[in-house]
Amino acid sequence: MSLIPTLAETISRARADLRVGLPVGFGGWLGASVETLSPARLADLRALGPVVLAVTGRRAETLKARAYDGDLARVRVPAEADVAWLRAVADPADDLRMPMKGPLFTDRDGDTTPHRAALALAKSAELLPAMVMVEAAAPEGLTRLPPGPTLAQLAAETGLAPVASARLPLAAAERSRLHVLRPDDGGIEHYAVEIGAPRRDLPVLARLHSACFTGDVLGSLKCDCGPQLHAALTTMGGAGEGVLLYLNQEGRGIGLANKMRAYDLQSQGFDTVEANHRLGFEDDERDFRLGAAMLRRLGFSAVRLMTNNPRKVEMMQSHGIEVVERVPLIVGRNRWNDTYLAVKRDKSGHLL
Ligand SMILES: Nc1nc2c(ncn2[C@@H]2O[C@H](COP(=O)(O)OP(=O)(O)OP(=O)(O)O)[C@@H](O)[C@H]2O)c(=O)[nH]1
Ligand SMILES: [Zn+2]
Repeated sequence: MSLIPTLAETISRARADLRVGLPVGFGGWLGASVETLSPARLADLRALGPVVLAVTGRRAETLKARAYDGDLARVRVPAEADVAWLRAVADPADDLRMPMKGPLFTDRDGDTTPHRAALALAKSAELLPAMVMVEAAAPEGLTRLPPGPTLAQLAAETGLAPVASARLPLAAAERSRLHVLRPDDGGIEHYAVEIGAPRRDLPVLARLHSACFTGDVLGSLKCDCGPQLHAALTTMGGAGEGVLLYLNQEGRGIGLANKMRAYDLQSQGFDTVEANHRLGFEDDERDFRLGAAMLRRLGFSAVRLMTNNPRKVEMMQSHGIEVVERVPLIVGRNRWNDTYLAVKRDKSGHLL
């Protein structure tokens, strides 16, 4: 019956549930985000059975907890542990000031499919990847997801469509249009700035820009995003045509709150990659299939890509967009982002 939510619709609901602190059913397990968990909900979950805290292998490494499952660890939650204890395990903010007391014990047997799905959902909700889990059926009223690698499957199938566009004269290029594209999984919208009227049958000068509120809007000196954004638009304006995709993947896909957590760790001396790992994220959580899908929706199949990131070139090629040329975009170095750019070159393979 068409009034029953599809899997994509259910996942979209589940993401919102996690953000407000509601548990979600993952197969035969219930899971709630540590970040939004209330003491009352923790007590309710405890009443159903022994609870474990699922964290990523990255976070487990920092905690020196054995990750028997490789990419994730199931930390046993002691009977006396409260929400503050769970948050301290999940959030590295105070790792240095208050190192975790006592060893953490982790589970090694059993099916980890529900835990993996729970962590993937937490990441897609831009929450800390740490989930309190208990083996129990979801009571009436809670969102239930089927077991299995549903999120990954879905990401591959997610489509997006242009919903509106209008002329938008820019300082850098007066003949411009802004297109808004909306994904069909309930996720955030993304934008495309089309400059001039580029032909669809020729390679277009293109830039895939990931959102950076701090750099793009505030002019932060900690990164090179603002200058890159403006230089790309100016180059396209000068050439008379181009397309700039503005992908709302703040902080390489971890969201602004987590990026600020990462910045705080950077103030404590960790670099950009180490900070992501301590929080439990990979270096880069962006899904560049999105960029390829947007280009295709706008009618482009070949690009001259403005980037210093060889991964972006590979990802475009492997998702069906021909990259006929890589156009370097090296701007905005200053004394505050010197080390950040050096880490991008040395650890992330950027051609700088
Ligand atoms: N997690 C995290 N994200 C950051 C940090 N600094 C900038 N970002 C984000 O990184 C993204 C920009 O990616 P970059 O790695 O600078 O550049 P790129 O887009 O991969 O490569 P280029 O095409 O060469 O610019 C934006 O989403 C920023 O918000 C940081 O220290 N930590
Ligand atoms: Zn930035």
